[in-house]
Amino acid sequence: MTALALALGGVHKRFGAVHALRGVDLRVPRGSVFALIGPNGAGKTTLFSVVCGFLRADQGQVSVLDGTPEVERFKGRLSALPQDAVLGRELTVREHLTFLGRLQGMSQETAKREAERVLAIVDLGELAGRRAGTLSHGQIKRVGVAQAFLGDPELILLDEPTAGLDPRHAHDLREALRGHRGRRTIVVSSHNLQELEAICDEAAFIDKGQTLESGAVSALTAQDAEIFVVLAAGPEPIDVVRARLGDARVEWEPQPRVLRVSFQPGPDRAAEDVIADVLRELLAQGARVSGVGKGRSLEQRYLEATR
Ligand SMILES: Nc1ncnc2c1ncn2[C@@H]1O[C@H](COP(=O)(O)OP(=O)(O)OP(=O)(O)O)[C@@H](O)[C@H]1O
Repeated sequence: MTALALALGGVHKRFGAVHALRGVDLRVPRGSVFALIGPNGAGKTTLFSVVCGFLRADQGQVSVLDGTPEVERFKGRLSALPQDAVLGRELTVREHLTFLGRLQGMSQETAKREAERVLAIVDLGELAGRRAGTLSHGQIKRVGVAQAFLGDPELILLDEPTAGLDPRHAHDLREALRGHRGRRTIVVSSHNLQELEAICDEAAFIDKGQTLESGAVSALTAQDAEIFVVLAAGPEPIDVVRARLGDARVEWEPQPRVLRVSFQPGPDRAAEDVIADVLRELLAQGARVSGVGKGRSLEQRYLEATR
């Protein structure tokens, strides 16, 4: 049985007349980098707040690190980057992080060392002596991310961690998150699905306070059961491919000229075998292939799931 960092079942949360969570289910394996995906107002931030113990669920089961969500119990074990992190304006970045380390129960010495370690994760060493009030929006965001890594917690919740970051720092943060795979559990909410596809092992689509789909990213994107071929202008021998593949479903999207094949995978039928069969037929018919791949993008799957 997979060990879980988070297990939510049938969770409801209302804010007066607004029913923000309507029976949400979530199972986050320990050591995974998990994507929480959903449109504006889907309930992601509310879910994070329930997991952290900032809000109490009205109904349903919530197990976080094998217990109930209580802020006291999580000290040093769970951290969260809120969507709009706010820092004290007068402290320097280093003082701010050291102070938070002390609040977690670290000695002054350890807290200082830990502050330097997490500043390096977000490449903020140079700005450690700057007062927080003088930082740019993206720099504040990076301090927030550094803060979330303070004390190396078991479970880290990041609400839109790369929003507002420049391309290089967004890239470096993605690499850092990937580096935590298998060692720490990280739940990331973001609207950048390409980014989530690149760094996450598992994902859940949330909409209107409910889980629509969840599972391994490779399964959600059908990496083992679907392939596609992009054709340049020229012959479109779709019927020949259809006849050759028999039981597989062959679809043709004339714009942007993509041939999709969904098939039942088996021991002798991996995606690579189907790609070989399809390419053989297409090339024999004079088609001009300009791209080949497996599965669908997470973005396509999200658009289908939330239609
Ligand atoms: N304190 C509150 N009082 C009343 N309604 C709230 C409160 N917090 C959230 N809501 C409502 O609950 C629903 C879910 O909001 P939530 O912030 O969790 O969505 P989200 O998925 O994080 O959205 P986004 O992607 O825009 O950040 C929305 O309809 C929102 O207006």
